[in-house]
Amino acid sequence: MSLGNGHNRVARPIRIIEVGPRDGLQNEPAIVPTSAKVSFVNALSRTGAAEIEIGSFVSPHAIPQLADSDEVARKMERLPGVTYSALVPNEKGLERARAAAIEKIAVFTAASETFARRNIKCGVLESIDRFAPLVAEAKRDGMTVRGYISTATHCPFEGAVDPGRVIKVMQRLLHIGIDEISLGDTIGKAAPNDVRRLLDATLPHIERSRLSLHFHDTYGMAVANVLAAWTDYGIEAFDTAAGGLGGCPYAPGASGNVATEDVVYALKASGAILTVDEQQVAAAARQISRALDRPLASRLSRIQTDRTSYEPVT
Ligand SMILES: CC(C)(COP(=O)([O-])OP(=O)([O-])OC[C@H]1O[C@@H](n2cnc3c(N)ncnc32)[C@H](O)[C@@H]1OP(=O)([O-])[O-])[C@@H](O)C(=O)NCCC(=O)NCCSC(=O)C[C@@](C)(O)CC(=O)[O-]
Repeated sequence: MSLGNGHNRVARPIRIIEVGPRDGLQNEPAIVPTSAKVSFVNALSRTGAAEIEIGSFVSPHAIPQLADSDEVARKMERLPGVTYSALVPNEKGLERARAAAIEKIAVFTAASETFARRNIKCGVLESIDRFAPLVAEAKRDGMTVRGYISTATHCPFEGAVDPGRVIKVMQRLLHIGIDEISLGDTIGKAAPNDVRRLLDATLPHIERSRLSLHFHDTYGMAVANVLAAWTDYGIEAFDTAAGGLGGCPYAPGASGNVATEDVVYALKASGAILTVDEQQVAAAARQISRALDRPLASRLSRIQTDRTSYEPVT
């Protein structure tokens, strides 16, 4: 099939990078007990997700909610075929990731200066200079490295972000050896036309297979954005969080990540191939919802029957 931007689509399974245990829990007012986090990761391991971001090896002063990620990594089950990853901001984080036998790390910066300074306490270019030795070391150790670019469409402090800035940050990250890039709509403001503008600009500079998109759902646009990225551009990797959990404490006003189960349902209903079972994701989401003692945003996790699994009509 030929896509709008000239790419030819080969029908390949969509990769779901489940970020619920990390992005999902980092902004919760309550600190979830370690045992509940471990059960959540274990339930997510059985959903068919390609990758689970299990936590963050960041400063516990910055994100106390995830200070126990080392213990989560030690206690969780690791199923073959699932990649377990975590956020790492600096050398100390890398040491913790190594000690926890994490096989893939993610460094994180932004397309906008103000957000970077608030989130990681340094400017965008400085952050990449700091990552360079870290990335080299991680790769020497056989780890895969992801690079997050937050505020890829809008910044909570600077407004709309020019895709040209995203390209520059992405090129620098690729230059220091980052394996894959995740472009984040950190405050969930993008609509499909913003996504098209972003992908028209960035795709000439990166292989599609190395790109993932990361949507928050503040304006209810996130599932539409995923569908636009897949149908019009053949993007095959999306970061999602079970239950629609999530948010960044440094992105005021932003809501949760797009819900894994809602994305899986929408993509399957649109003819995409996925290994993820949306019902199992919804069950994992209900489990963590009980630990948080609050209802979640996703549609599917609120439906109690198993009649909602998407089964294509044959
Ligand atoms: C960037 C830094 C490290 C700079 O933080 P800093 O304060 O400049 O660092 P520092 O080196 O001066 O250290 C301060 C204290 O933190 C400790 N520390 C320092 N690093 C570590 C570490 N790795 N592990 C354990 N402890 C650490 C360090 O030991 C020290 O402890 P003290 O001596 O005062 O007790 C800090 O601000 C930080 O960790 N920030 C994390 C911010 C964060 O996690 N934000 C959310 C994730 S990003 C996001 O959500 C967006 C994304 C990815 O989802 C995509 C999207 O939606 O756009």
